[in-house]
Order: sequence, then C-alpha cells, then structure tokens
Amino acid sequence: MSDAILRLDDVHTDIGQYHILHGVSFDVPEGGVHVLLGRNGAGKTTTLRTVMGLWRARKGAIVFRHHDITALATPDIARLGIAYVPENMGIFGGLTVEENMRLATGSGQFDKDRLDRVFALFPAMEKFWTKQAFALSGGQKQMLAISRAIIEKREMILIDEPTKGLAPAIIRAMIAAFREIAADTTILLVEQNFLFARALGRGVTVIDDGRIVHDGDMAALAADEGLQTKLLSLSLDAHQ
Ligand SMILES: Nc1ncnc2c1ncn2[C@@H]1O[C@H](COP(=O)(O)OP(=O)(O)OP(=O)(O)O)[C@@H](O)[C@H]1O
Repeated sequence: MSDAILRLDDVHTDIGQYHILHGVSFDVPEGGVHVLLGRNGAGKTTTLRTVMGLWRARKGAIVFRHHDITALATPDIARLGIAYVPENMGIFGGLTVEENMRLATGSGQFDKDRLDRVFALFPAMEKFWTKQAFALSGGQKQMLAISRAIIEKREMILIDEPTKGLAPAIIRAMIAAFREIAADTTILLVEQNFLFARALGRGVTVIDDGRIVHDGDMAALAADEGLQTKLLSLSLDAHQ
C-alpha cells in the first residue's frame, strides 16, 4: 500500500535461541489507529520491540516512510519520529510528573502549546505535576507514559497494552484521549481488550505464534464473531 507509514516485510526475530517472529508482514496506514491483536505470547511485544530496534530482525525489512530502519539504532529510530510506550510504561517512579515529562523532551524545555494539550487530554497530569510518579494510580501512570510520548511532535506512537488492569471508566477516558491523539499522529496499538481495540481501530492485524493470521478492516472483524473466535480462540467480547 502506497499510503503506509510503516511496513514490515517478512520480518524474522530471534530471542536468544528461540525463533519468535516467523516472517511477519503488514502495513500500518498513515493516520488513525491500527491495532495489532493477538493472544498472550503471540508476538505482539516482540513486533513492537523489533520495530524500535530493541530486538534485531534477523531477516526481512522494516520501512518507516522511506527510511529502511531495520538496522538502525533505537535512538536513531526515535529521532525519525517514532515513540514507544512499553507495557511496563517506562516511567521513573522516583521522579515527579514534571521531571518524567521533561526527560521526554529533546531539549529539556516544554513547548507550551503541547503541554497545554497534554493537560487538556489528561488533567491529572497538571493536578499531580509535582507528585512522584510511584504515588500515581495505575491509570494515571499510564496517562503519564502516554503524555511522555506526545510531549513532542511524533509521526507515530507504538503503544503496548495501555488498558491492562485499568478500570472501565479510565478505559473510556483513554478512548477519548487516543481519538484526539490519532487526529495528527499514527498509532500502532497492541491490545488484547477487543472492546477498546474495536472502539479505536480502523485497521487490524492479528498475530498468532509469530505469524500474521489476519489483516483487514476493524469494522469487518467486529461484525464477524465467528472470525473473532476463530482468530483468537476465545470470545473476545468476554475478554474485556
Ligand atoms: N526475553 C525473552 N526470552 C525468551 N523468550 C521470550 C522473551 N520475550 C518473549 N519471549 C517469548 O516470545 C514469545 C512472544 O512474546 P511477546 O511478549 O512478543 O508476546 P505478546 O503477544 O506481546 O504477549 P503478552 O500479551 O503476553 O505480552 C512468547 O512465546 C514469549 O515467551
């Protein structure tokens, strides 16, 4: 697809002696939210880490816009405009909200408009600006991790299971925030929560056992419970 912002082509990744990704190929179209769905251990995190250069693709290619990033170092990949919010969120518990966010800026200086946007999306960040991150709730920590990713202009954000362990009300707030962020940034979202994925995703790629088993429109998958069950071997609506 010519409008892909990110393309994986026959990507194979090993972790130690284990062959984890077995020829993963899919495109992420520019704009909006694309979901990478799959069961526990399917290879979702490994895919994101391989894109970021945290694991190395042994074979295949990863292209971001017109750059072949397959062999680039992680900081160089980040400099092209890709941010990564890992499952463990990557925030510093002993630092304040402000310090966590300042570290995520390239210059140590905040752009006032972007900071205002973060505060509008996540008012808790302004409220707890001087609070240490370890004292935040689970949902607030996730909001901080996402705030760090968007405190500077990014082309694309890779987010690993942001709803894990969060209460429904927080998840609803996340959906609203992600819609707003996706207005000018492409999001590749790794999820197991199908309700969250369905509310946001335009396209969906399903991975199982290190292989892509489905790639298509979210609306089509959302309308086809049989396909959901077949692809994920569980009732997704029950999996919230
Ligand atoms: N550091 C590691 N050493 C060895 N095997 C690993 C390591 N990290 C992941 N794996 C294995 O790679 C496979 C894919 O793991 P990955 O974390 O990518 O899955 P996932 O789809 O993100 O699942 P989860 O939702 O559980 O995080 C699993 O079989 C996992 O056991």
